[in-house]
Amino acid sequence: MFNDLKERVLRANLQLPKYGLVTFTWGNVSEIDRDRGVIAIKPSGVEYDVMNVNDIVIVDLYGNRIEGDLNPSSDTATHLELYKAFKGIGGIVHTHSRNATVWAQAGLDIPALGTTHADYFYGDVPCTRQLSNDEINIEYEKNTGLVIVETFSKNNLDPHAMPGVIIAGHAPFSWGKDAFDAVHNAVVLEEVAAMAISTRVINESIMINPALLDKHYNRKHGKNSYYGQK
Ligand SMILES: O=C(CO)[C@@H](O)[C@@H](O)COP(=O)(O)O
Repeated sequence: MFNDLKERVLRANLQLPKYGLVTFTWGNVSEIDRDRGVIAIKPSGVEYDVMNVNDIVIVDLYGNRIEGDLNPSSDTATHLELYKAFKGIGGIVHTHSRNATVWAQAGLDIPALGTTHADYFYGDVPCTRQLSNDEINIEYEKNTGLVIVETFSKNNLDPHAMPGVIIAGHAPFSWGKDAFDAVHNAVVLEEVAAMAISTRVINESIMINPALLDKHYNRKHGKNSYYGQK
């Protein structure tokens, strides 16, 4: 019944090993069909090289399994909180890509240092606060979603202008208009995380000129841009 959606989500998940974003099974991609009130998501703990379309799990927006024999990703509740809070997004990716995860483990925002970053992320990619013990012990995955939403709301961030986040002590999430766009943003997030580490080793106080950040972000995403007019 959801074969079209499952096919897309399988293909998007298979892009994670292709782009070197996952080791073993450490990651997941989902896509939402808001009209039908479901998401398709990777099954938990299945190796990418044996995953097939029937393994992709369909859950409703409360996390109930609608189709599929396997358990949905252990991060499903995080994906659901993000879909609920960030209305325009259509796909979500979680990885443990090395350099973005290093920033998450350090508990630091990924600084915007150049135009590669500015073309996609309008400012520093935020790092959430650490979860409390209660938040970890009870409904951990849901609370992971909620702490992302809290970070965006406290910092007045627009999830369309900032399509990614890193979770303190954990790893990155990214999103986009669909599953493939979310994977694209996950690839860029990892690249800019790696560049920021090397840049700060060479020059620990360098910042981007805010005018350059504005120019590059708005050239790609502003009203008159190719994307803005679509
Ligand atoms: O975050 C983690 C582990 O820290 C998980 O995303 C990762 O192992 C993938 O889990 P699933 O196979 O999607 O259940």
